[in-house]
Amino acid sequence: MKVEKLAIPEVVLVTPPRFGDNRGFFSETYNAQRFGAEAGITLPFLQDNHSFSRQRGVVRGLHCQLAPHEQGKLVRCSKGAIYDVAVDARVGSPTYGKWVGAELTGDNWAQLWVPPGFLHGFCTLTDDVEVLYKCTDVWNKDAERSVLWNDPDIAIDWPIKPDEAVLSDKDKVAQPFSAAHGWFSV
Ligand SMILES: Cc1cn([C@H]2C[C@H](O)[C@@H](COP(=O)(O)OP(=O)(O)O[C@H]3O[C@H](C)C(=O)[C@H](O)[C@H]3O)O2)c(=O)[nH]c1=O
Repeated sequence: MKVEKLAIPEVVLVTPPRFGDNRGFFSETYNAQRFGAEAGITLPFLQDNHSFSRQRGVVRGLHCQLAPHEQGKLVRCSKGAIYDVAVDARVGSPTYGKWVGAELTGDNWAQLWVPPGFLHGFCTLTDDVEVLYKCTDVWNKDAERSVLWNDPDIAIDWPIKPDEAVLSDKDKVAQPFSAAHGWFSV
């Protein structure tokens, strides 16, 4: 299994093997022992999510849940392609306010580990995108927060133009990153 540390060391890009044969392929997309021993992803997962986005340019995020309902997320794209982003929102972290991104596709089979204390979001790079992700805590609507996807203080270098973005009503009125100060700490 390939494991790559990114510019923020706690965010990890993991690519499990995919075994092809004349029928198609098989892949262990998650294995607690292996992901723990090889990638340091040891938190238990309590919820699996699956989202479908029908067109390129859909932006979902930047989202998190406040403590004590914060979620770590192990994100993968089984069909199409996304640019997946994690933003460090932990006060006291040397990478506070910094972001890292990775292209996750049904072809490269890569997964991004977004630890608790990070904002998470992605934009779709193709039509008909399926994103599946494991969460370390269950959904808590009251604890949910949204930060503006293109907040200038974070300045994420998204691979889509602002006028291409397809947002939910909730994400259209998301908060500035400055409002997130104090949500999490190291
Ligand atoms: C997150 C969530 C939502 N819902 C319901 C609530 C709404 O009726 C509907 C769509 O929710 P929302 O518009 O928040 O979905 P996304 O914009 O894809 O939100 C997700 O986007 C980014 C990428 C994330 O990291 C989070 O997991 C999550 O916030 O699903 C549930 O029933 N359970 C859930 O865990």
